[in-house]
Amino acid sequence: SKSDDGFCSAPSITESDENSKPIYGKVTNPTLSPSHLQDLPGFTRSVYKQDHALITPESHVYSPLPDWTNTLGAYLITPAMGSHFVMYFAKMKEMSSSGLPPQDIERLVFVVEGAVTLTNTSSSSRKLTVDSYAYLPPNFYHSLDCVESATLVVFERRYDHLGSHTTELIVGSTDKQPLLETPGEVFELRKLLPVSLAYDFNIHIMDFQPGEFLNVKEVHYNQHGLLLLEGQGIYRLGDNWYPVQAGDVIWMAPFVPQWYAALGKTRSRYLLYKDVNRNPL
Ligand SMILES: NC(=O)N[C@H](N)C(=O)O
Ligand SMILES: [Mn+2]
Repeated sequence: SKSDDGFCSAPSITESDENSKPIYGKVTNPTLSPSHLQDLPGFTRSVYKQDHALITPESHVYSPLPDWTNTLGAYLITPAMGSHFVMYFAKMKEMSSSGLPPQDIERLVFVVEGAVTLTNTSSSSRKLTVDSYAYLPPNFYHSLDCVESATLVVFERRYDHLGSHTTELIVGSTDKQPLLETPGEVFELRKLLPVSLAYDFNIHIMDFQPGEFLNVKEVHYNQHGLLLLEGQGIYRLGDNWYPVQAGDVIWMAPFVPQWYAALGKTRSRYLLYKDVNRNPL
């Protein structure tokens, strides 16, 4: 809503309205860096290495997204880094529409801010609001349309067929996904896609209370694309230890040692791409 008295259009964030802020608001309105480093010329927390990358908001670069109308995109993870998937933000403006992915490419969109309407040829239109998502199988005609504005995080990859399995259109929201068992771990886990063999990746939503951390110092064959939706903490990637906060994006190549500890005063929540269900050979 617009304030009628002010000359400042940017939402002001004070202690008192901490609780009334939109969920995931830190992703699209991040605190760029500690105040003593803000606007320091040339300073960024971003790093790009052989087996991982940290891409922080002050480094995001937007340009028109091919085949989409009135939408700016920032590709954050692409095969140029060694990944087999892309991860990007799509900032949809007034009266904007998505384009279709290339042939045989599957897509998952998650709404970080605003709202879009998903239309396809068979079922009726579905409104996707913050925290909801849609999985679009490869070669599945669809359109995402936005009246006002929306920010989506999008994952796409070439679908890896397995026997006669096929995937289906899925529309859901994080809060409706059940909590799953995490043997040996303390974080709360939800998955956005079915765990059945048809799906060659999943998106995990992981919640940590301040002070909680991964017990397993993970090293594994899977790739990850991560968006920190809420909170702050320390991410270990290889021999590097990075302070991270909501809005940060991480690329993890196969086998990069990885570990997270949540700090600060609020819950950490991250969204994590993980390739699953396929023989690495
Ligand atoms: N870095 C991570 O959080 N990894 C997940 N626990 C995972 O691989 O499932
Ligand atoms: Mn992992």
